[in-house]
Amino acid sequence: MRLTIKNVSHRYDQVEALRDINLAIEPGEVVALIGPSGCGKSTLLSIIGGMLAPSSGDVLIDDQAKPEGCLNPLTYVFQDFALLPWRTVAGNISLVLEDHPLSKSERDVRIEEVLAQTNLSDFRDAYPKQLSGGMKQRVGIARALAVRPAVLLMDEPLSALDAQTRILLLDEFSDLFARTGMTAVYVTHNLNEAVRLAHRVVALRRRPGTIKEIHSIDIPIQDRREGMHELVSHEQALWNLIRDEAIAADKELENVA
Ligand SMILES: Nc1ncnc2c1ncn2[C@@H]1O[C@H](COP(=O)(O)OP(=O)(O)OP(=O)(O)O)[C@@H](O)[C@H]1O
Repeated sequence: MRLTIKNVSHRYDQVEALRDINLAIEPGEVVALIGPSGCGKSTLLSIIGGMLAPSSGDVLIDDQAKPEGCLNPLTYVFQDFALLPWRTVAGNISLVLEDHPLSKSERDVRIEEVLAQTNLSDFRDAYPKQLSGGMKQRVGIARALAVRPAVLLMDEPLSALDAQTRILLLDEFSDLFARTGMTAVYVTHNLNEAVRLAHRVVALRRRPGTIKEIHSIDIPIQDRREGMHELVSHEQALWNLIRDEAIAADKELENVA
């Protein structure tokens, strides 16, 4: 599914969060949004997902090419997992299917399918409080996949996890993108995640949030490995792009505190 972001600007009262963003995201493409704190990454993701109406501009969705059985073309994976504590793993996944006209057996088929895809089949009856952070985020991914989306919208999905779990899940995301050819928009502060997962990395500058540069990484996702020389070079190039503004944003936050 092709997404076209056309002349999108957004203002929250006094804050001009985004100005004139133009970007086309092709089917099967993973695009990372990076940039200093407050540059408008989450605002742009919310606008793409239809959770926030932009002050001006449009997001055009070509939904001719939706996957078979797609219930929601766009679906979110949240940083804080957003699981209901009183529902089991299977119950949390079922939640996103219950508003749709599916029989119980159709729901069950989808639940089993996404549990298998995320290696959660043995945990279907566990409750969130029994799971580690990494397992909770796997449930978040399984829940998103259950609607067979055309596009995954991911807002810092690894940032609440410890370093080892992050590495494990990063490998799993990389497998998922390589295997399914899923289109995704991935917001992150972490440049290593951006270079492991994205075909293109969009660096935003802040005040107002505009596109500074779009950086392409032409290595197939399945061939990328942690510490690979070419990826380290891409990461360095991205850091050079955003460094000065990241430092300025950091100082600003320190002054506020
Ligand atoms: N609901 C809101 N009301 C007012 N201002 C907001 C609101 N949400 C975000 N902002 C402001 O809009 C700007 C962009 O915020 P946004 O959260 O999109 O940036 P971000 O790049 O995702 O930041 P971070 O990396 O820190 O998560 C910031 O200056 C922020 O303070």
